[in-house]
Amino acid sequence: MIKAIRGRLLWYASDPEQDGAAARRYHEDGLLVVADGVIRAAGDAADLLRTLPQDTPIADHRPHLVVPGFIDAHIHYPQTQVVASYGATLLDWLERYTFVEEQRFADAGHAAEAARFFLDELLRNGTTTACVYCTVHPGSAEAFFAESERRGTRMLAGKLMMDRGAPPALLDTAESGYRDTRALIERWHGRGRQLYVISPRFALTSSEAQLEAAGRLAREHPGCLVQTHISENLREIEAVAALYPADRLYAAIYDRFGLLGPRSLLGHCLHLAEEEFGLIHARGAVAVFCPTSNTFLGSGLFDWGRMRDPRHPIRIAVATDIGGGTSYSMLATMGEAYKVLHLQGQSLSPDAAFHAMTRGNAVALGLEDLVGSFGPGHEGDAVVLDSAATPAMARRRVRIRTIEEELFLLTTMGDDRSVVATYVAGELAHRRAAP
Ligand SMILES: O=c1[nH]c(=O)c2nc[nH]c2[nH]1
Ligand SMILES: [Zn+2]
Repeated sequence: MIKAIRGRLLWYASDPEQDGAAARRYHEDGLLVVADGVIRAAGDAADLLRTLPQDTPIADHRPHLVVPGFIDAHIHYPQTQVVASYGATLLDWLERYTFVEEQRFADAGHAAEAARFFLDELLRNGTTTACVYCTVHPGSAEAFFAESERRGTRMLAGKLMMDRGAPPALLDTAESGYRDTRALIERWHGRGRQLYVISPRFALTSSEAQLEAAGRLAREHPGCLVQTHISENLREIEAVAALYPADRLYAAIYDRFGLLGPRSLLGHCLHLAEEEFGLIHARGAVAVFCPTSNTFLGSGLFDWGRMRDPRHPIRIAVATDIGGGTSYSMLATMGEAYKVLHLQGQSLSPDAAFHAMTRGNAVALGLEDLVGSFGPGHEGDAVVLDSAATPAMARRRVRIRTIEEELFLLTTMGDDRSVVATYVAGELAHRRAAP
């Protein structure tokens, strides 16, 4: 079935941090043609309309922007009722709020309801792919994948592995974590659009035996990504050093167990030692920048410039990190990223920000041939954006002359209100209510 979406099409064919504006593809009156969920063509409407059968359904979104569906590289679906928990930093936030809430996911009905809310909310915010932490309960991952499969969304997720450092009701064991993860991989990895991510929470909540088991899973299932947290908070780093006295570096712990490679996603990376930059660079792992979480929990400032140091360049992904993070919106997340970099005398161009949450995250997740771009053969996930979504945005937009200025307005003032519609594999999955 062929369908088309008409609007101002914008996507990236390469990285604007390297290629500048030449990385951007932009069609003022553009058409995105999707056949059976896959992009057949993207370009000028005047050219492409001639090639389509007369009766092709066309969703006309002019004058709005149409960009690839946003990708969130790190988010916790069980934390929708943890967001905005007051007055804590990482370790007491985990203990007082997060570990309490995550225990509710022993109930499969609760997990299913939370997964429905969560996916609705992602789509309302224009996010069509996310790398998702579930809870320790295998049923939480089961509920999430089942709901994502029902919607046809390209999602990556995994059950947490955690066998210490949390209430007993949230603990698995090295053996059961291995067994349950393996069973979930066999059931879900590569089934339709679902992908499994091996998910040891972090060094504080896994024994050495469990990290060894996670490393074994990564070796046995090289197609799976690995996600974990590292170097977010100074007290966390001290506690990790006390638990792992033989390892001089936090990153070296994960490395020792085979958890540091090009398919590893390392949440936060805020207080890395110089040697850790070298090690993470050498292994090709990805540092995941979660700006609203880092400011909300008072954890620290992600040093993007240092990640780009030519002596040890580190790959970067960007993410909301709900529920340490405060917004589901990747637009708002990139607005906060700009401020975090600005505070350090660095800049983040509008092109770099839009690239990061689309093609950039796709590259970081190894999915650049599938999502994050409108190149032919990519899956037809798209978001339609209104840069005059609020009276304040509409007033500001009157002064705007260039596409870069418009993109910057969207990341500075935009959020879910700017999302007019979200398409999953060419099908309408969310439409903003009429004002
Ligand atoms: O921001 C965070 N959220 C979490 O759930 C978590 N677990 C370990 N470290 C963490 N950091
Ligand atoms: Zn997290």
